[in-house]
Amino acid sequence: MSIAEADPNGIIQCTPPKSARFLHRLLRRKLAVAGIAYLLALIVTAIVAPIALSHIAGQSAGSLDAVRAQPSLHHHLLGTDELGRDVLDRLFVGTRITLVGVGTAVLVVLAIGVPLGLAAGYFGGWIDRIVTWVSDLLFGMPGIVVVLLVLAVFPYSMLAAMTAFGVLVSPAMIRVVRVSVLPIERELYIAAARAAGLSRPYIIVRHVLPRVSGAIIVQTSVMAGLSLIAQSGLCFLGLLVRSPAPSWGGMVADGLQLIIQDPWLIWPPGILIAVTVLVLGLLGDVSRDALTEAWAAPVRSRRRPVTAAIGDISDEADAGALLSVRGLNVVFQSRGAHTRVVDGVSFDIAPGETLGLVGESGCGKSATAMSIVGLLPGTGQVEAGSIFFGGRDLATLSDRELHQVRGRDIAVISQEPMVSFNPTLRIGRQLAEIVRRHHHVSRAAARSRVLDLLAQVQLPDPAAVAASYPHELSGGMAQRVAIARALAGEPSLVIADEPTTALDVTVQAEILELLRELQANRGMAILLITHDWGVVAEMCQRAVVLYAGQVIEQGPILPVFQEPRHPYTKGLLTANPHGVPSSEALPAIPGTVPAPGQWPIGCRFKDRCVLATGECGDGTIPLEPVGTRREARCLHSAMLEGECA
Ligand SMILES: Nc1ncnc2c1ncn2[C@@H]1O[C@H](COP(=O)(O)OP(=O)(O)OP(=O)(O)O)[C@@H](O)[C@H]1O
Repeated sequence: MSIAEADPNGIIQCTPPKSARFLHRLLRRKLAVAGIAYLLALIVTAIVAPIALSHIAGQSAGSLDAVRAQPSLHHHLLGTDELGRDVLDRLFVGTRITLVGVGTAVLVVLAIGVPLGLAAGYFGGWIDRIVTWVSDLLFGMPGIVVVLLVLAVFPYSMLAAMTAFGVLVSPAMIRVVRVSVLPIERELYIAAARAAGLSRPYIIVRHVLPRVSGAIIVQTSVMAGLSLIAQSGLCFLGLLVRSPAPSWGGMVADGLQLIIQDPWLIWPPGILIAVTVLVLGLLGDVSRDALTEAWAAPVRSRRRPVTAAIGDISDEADAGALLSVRGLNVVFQSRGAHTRVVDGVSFDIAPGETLGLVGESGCGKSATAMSIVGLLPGTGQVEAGSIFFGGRDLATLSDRELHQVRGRDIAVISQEPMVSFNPTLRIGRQLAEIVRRHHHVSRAAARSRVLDLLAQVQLPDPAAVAASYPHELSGGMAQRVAIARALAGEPSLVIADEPTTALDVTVQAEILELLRELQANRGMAILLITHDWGVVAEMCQRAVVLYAGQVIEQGPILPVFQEPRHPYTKGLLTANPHGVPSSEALPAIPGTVPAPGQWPIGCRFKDRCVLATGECGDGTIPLEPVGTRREARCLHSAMLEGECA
């Protein structure tokens, strides 16, 4: 079977990169080859020339019968200066000091700019504020004055001057890296990597850094060009190199003094500096293009709008439950105000049970589920409530402690598997890093475990899949790989956030069947977020229905299906396409879910409810028992007793 086949429903289509290897892609570009050759020639010259032409550095006079000789093929290729010294030899020898200066500044810029930019962009918050403040401070400093002060303290010290220069220009690198990290930090595969239990430093180094390397390379080339200009400027002023040692900038200064008598002398060092700056810029550009070529593959995905929900029970955690959520409130912060999006949600999941979380889009299903593993997006935070799991309240754990839980105890499968993988790394490598994180095994053992996992999710050619990049997989295959990743830590609970939404109907059925089989074999529990009652009926033992951040009904599947006790549940079931012949129009619940912050007093569903009466708006409507292990939040629940959906 070809791993490059398209998803049957065409949901995800990508253009494969022409080559996976950066160097290979780079060397296909003629400009890059020319640029690299030029820089290599400079480096070789910088190493060899001072040794081969060791007399040049201290030469204060050349042949006095050839003072200011014109360029000649036979004697002096680029002529001689006013002291009869060969211009070409001096350029060769001056290359080392130039490259050392540029290298020093670039290393300082990278050492400061990359870690600080990554930290500011990835962590945000106070780290970002401090880094931005320091950057602004450095930017505001009068650069040339600082460098001159440094040279006053360390006369002729190339190291001190170029280190100071590197520090002063490093904010440019910090800003570029920070801005490049911001969109990546929000990508689903970063959240998936965290959900799989990978640590933040690891994610930054292995997943974020390679993605921003294009921007870093371009910025490095710009910085190298700037450093060359600065270094040449300081040499021009005679502040870095003592006469008679040659430097490119110093030779420009010598040429300037004789510009009337012999204008030629200014050209060789001037052209060399200009060409080198140009080459550095071009090389940065082509390297960036080569690096990003593999990532330019557009990933199109389609996500259906959702319908789903969760519920309330007693305040006590169920002792037999694997997970007990109690009175969970989730808020998002915006412009200083907190908006509650999940309000007093409680439910239990027994070991090995599949619980369906159902409700329309925006009801708070994902916020509820993600708060369990401490991965709420943006400014989201748990405001109140408990999440009991394995004898601990996950809501009180630090991120470091939750890190031990993610992937190993609780794993997450997202609805968009394709974007939950790093597009630049092969599948096998991505799975192996998670296996090694959880099991501390050798690379070889991790590789073999990856193949085993891929076989368990019934992928026909595990080795080929492991060697593939995410874009080379169809949507169904990617979801199987995502399930394999979730299994890597052998979790006892899997949170599956609409795992089949983006898939074709046939593939959906296969994935559900796979989940069922894996669950039966491994005895793990599943929290299944879905808007599809067909999926709930097929997979779940119990359902929790959420509406406007609250549980409005929860109970075992059969009675909920046969005799829903909340008008919203009944409306959802009636609107379920599985229950309506295709020739008939699909009944819909009139109106929309009220947005968080605009929830009405009393029953939040009352404006859309056919049973609503005046008392529905009178105050908080409690979640009441309506049968064995069933609850509903409706004053008119008894009116639905005995009615079928
Ligand atoms: N990062 C965020 N910042 C601010 N508000 C958010 C954020 N993420 C979600 N919300 C809000 O929280 C509410 C609940 O969102 P949530 O994603 O949990 O709903 P959902 O039921 O899972 O819907 P869907 O099925 O569409 O994902 C929504 O009103 C949403 O606008």
